[in-house]
Amino acid sequence: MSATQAVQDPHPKARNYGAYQSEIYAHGMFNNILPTVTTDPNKLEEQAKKNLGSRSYNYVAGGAGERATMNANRLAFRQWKMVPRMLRQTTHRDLRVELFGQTYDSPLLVAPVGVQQIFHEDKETGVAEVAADLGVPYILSTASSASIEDVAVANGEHGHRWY
Ligand SMILES: Cc1cc2nc3c(=O)[nH]c(=O)nc-3n(C[C@H](O)[C@H](O)[C@H](O)COP(=O)(O)O)c2cc1C
Repeated sequence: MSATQAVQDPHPKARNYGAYQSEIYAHGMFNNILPTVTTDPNKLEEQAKKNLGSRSYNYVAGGAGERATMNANRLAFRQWKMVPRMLRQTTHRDLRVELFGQTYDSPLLVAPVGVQQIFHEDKETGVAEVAADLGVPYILSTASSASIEDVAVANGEHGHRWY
């Protein structure tokens, strides 16, 4: 396995998260327009249930069994606290992390999830394209419903390739 591409500068399309947050607030406060996908992780499941067909929802809803890992993950995240720091420059945030000798623009990665065609006709290629657009690394499942080649194209020139 070897890395064939190393990104030195932040992704050109990496989102300015502070500006995006302000955009969400402004749309909600001034125009009563809420984001399509809720920003409240506690409401995500309910929203998914409403919008997905039962086959798609049931595929993902239970985690891998009786939700033990999901619950452990939530508990782990609850241990982290946000510390507001005042009067700091926040326009340009650098969230880059180095993993296994490669630099990634985002500390979050899209975990491998198989058979994404169950959720949407755009399947893995759609998610890989959106991930690339946001500068978030996309991990392809071996149980992909789209081919590796198609996903590589959808993930674009800034995707990291591991072979
Ligand atoms: C519906 C579903 C499908 C998944 N498919 C795969 C898969 O094909 N390959 C894989 O390695 N992990 C698969 N996973 C496991 C996810 O990648 C796993 O939830 C993730 O690694 C856990 O990350 P977390 O600890 O950040 O929650 C799947 C998980 C779910 C819920």
